[in-house]
Order: sequence, then C-alpha cells, then structure tokens
Amino acid sequence: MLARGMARELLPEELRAAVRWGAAFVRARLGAGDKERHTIVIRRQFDTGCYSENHLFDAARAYLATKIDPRAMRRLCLARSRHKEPDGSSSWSTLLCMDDGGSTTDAFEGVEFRWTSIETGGDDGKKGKGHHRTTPRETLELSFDAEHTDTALERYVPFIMSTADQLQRLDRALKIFMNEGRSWHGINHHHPATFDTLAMDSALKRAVIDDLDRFLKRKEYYRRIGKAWKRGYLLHGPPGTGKSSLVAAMANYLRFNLYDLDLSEVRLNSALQRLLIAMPNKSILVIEDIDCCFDAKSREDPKMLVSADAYNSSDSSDDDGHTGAHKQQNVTLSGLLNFIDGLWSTSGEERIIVFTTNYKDRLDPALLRRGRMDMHIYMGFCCWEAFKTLARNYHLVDDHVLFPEIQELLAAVEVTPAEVSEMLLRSEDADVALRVLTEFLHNKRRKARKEETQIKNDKVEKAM
Ligand SMILES: Nc1ncnc2c1ncn2[C@@H]1O[C@H](COP(=O)(O)OP(=O)(O)OP(=O)(O)O)[C@@H](O)[C@H]1O
Repeated sequence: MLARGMARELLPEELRAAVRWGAAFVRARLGAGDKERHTIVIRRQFDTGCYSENHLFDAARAYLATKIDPRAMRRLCLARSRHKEPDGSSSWSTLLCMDDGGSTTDAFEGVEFRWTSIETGGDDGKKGKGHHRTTPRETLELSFDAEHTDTALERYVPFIMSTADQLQRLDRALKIFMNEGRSWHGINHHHPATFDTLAMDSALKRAVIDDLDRFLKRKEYYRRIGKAWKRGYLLHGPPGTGKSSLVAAMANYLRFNLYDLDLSEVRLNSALQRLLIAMPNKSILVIEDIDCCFDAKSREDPKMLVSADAYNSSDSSDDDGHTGAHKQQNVTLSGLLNFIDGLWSTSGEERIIVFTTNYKDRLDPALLRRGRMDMHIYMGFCCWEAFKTLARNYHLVDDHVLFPEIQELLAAVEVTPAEVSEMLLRSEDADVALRVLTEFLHNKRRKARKEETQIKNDKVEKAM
C-alpha cells in the first residue's frame, strides 16, 4: 500500500499506464500456456497441381518484411533482386526476411499472431555421384490462440494478401500504355506530378483525393448495389492549367497504370472493344480532348450511334471490318459510353476513366448527363493559392517581397499555371525568377488593357 501510494505521488499517469499494460502483458504471456494454440502452415511450394507456387507464402513474406525489426533479430536474410523493364531500364528491390528458426509477433485487431520461419530437408552438404541436390522446404508457420481461428482465416490472411498486393504496386514502376493498332504498348511512366506539387484550389484538391479514397474503399458497396466498380472524371479548363498533370498525380497517388487511348487510331467498335477488354484492373483510362474525338455528323445522326446490343452481337467480328453490317460502324461517343458502361460492368473492376477537354461547352450532352462522369473538375487559371504551390515547388519559397505585387497581378490577369511555371523556371535564383514573372504579368496586364481599349473603340466606331 505504501509503495502504491508513493507511486501515485511520484510517477506520472503515462508511466503508471505503461506499468499496468506491462503487468497485463506478462500475465497474458504466463497464462498463454494454458490456452490451446492453432497453427497455419504456409508452404512455399507444393509438389504438384496449381498450388505448386504458393502466392500466400510470397505475400506473407513481403508483409512480414515490413514488420520485422532488424535490431531485434539475431539472424536475418537479405535478398536483392534486379527487374529488367521492357524499355531496357532496370530497378532494384530489397527483401528482408527471417532465417530458418526466426520468429516475430504481429498484432491484428487486438489478437497476437506469432510467425515462425522453418526450413526442412534440403541438401545437407553431401556431394558425390548419384547424389541429387535438393532444395530445402521453406515454410512459414502462423500460430495463435484457437479462439481466434476465424479472425486469422477470415480477416488476417485476406488483410495480408491485400497489404502485399499494395506493397507490390508501390514497388513496381508505373507504366503508361498507348494504343497501337489493336493492342496496348507500354513504357515506364515517370511523371513527377503529385497532389503536393499540383497547383490548384486546395478545397477542390482535397475533394478529388477524398473521392479517390472513397472509391478505393467501396468494393463491397459497388458489388451490393450491382454497379461496375469504376469512377469517371471529366477534367475541363483552358490549355496549360494542369489537366494532364492531374491525371499523372492520380496515377501516382493510386499507383495505377495509365492507358492513354488515342481514338483517332481506333476505327471500329470491335477494335475499341478489344482494347477496353485488354485493360487490367487497377488502371486509368484517359481520353484527352474528348471534344475533338467525335465529328458532329456522328453526333447528329442517331443511326450512327452504336447501341450496347450492337456491340454485344459483334463478338465474332474481325478488326478489319470486312464483313457484316455493324462491323463497319465507326467509333462513336455513344458506342464508347456503351462499352464502358456495359463491358466494364461484366469484366474487371477498380477502374478509372478520365476525359479531358479544353471546351466543356462543346461536349456532347450524352457525356454531361447526370451519372455519366461522376465528378467534373475545373482546372482554372493560376490563382494566388496555386501560385504559392508553384513558388514552393520550384524555389522552396513561402514568402518574398514581390509576393504582394504578384498577388495583385494574378487577380487582374488570366495566366495559366503552365505560363507561371515557365517563368519560374527561367532562373534558379528565386529573386531573378520572381522578377521575371512579375515583369511577365505586368506585360500581360498592359496587353489585356490595350485589347480592352481597342474593343471599346471598335464599338464606338461601329455605333457612329
Ligand atoms: N495546375 C498545375 N500545377 C502544377 N503544374 C502545372 C499546372 N498546370 C500546368 N502545370 C505545368 O505546365 C505543364 C503543362 O501542363 P498540363 O499539360 O498538365 O496542362 P493541360 O491542362 O493538360 O494542358 P492541355 O490542355 O494543353 O493538354 C505541366 O507539365 C506543368 O509543368
């Protein structure tokens, strides 16, 4: 009682809570021996059948690499591997894993899981005639209190699979694919744009990020309501306001590959269908300048619009379109939208489609109809907030004596973030670059005023 009283007096609450937790932990460990334990054995390979390569083993090992504390382990395995990309570049990855006999503990939903790495069999060093070299059987053992078997099988193992999947996506280089003929050709995508570097209204930026996050979490929701797990974004605004940069930022944020569809390369619906079907899950389809992709004729003539039935019945068509009436149909906006709504509902999931345009007012109403594109995002001229992002990106400056003048000028002239970026890049010296920008903005304002006066004079002349 005396010791307790003194502890209450002398020790802060945080420390007392830590002592309480430690005591509970020791009690739980001492009592653990009484409880029945279950073990899941995850072998690296099975001798035969479709499980000869066990992906769960790779997933668990990749997951555990993020959990292992190298300082707490006496023995560790370290592996480094080089991946060659189709474009000739290569990337390295490092794997940290437990050696034979190593073990570690992980907590999930308040349950403690113990992982142990075990190797059995294998070559014991004997060499000689007739001796076949055998590789050891690698196994990961997952043990836990029997009462948590459901948690282990129904939630922990799927969690490990999805975490490993995410890690793999983070690890691999992103790609951008372009359509050439009937297929996609990819190269590595190194666009540096991220949401941090993107100059745009911060509330809008937050709304886009939240929308993407919500989309990723809604697999079950989309399944329940019977809708394809896809999301459409229409990016509109003048040239040089960051529409392509936003697409790149989305790809980098989600770690999804980009599929940049050039519709002028696709003549027939059957070819379009083939390309769309070939797109894997977790990818972004981009169609730039969608207002330029379809001619007015196809919009006006309802007979040219392709229905979902038309493409469903064109399964057997060849891409050259030599036979069959509907095979001759050119790609139309309606056809494209039908494909996206129809095909993507039945094949694949977790896909994003982005249309960009400089002229939203020229778009076909079919595209603007409610429910077509889930989010319309306006990328506008460079506002003060956007400028501050660019100044920080390019020169790491948050404040400068020229800032008030620049703020006033930005409120008076229409200048794109691309133009501002170009001025900021003119010099590595922030003072020089900001002076160049200020001069550029003054010139723009002078020009705009001159044009205004000219228009006024023209009107007066016409009226006389
Ligand atoms: N909002 C922005 N944030 C950051 N950088 C931008 C932004 N807008 C433009 N830039 C800069 O200008 C360059 C061109 O911009 P981008 O291609 O993204 O514009 P765009 O709206 O897609 O233009 P276009 O309609 O002509 O395709 C980018 O590479 C980037 O350096």
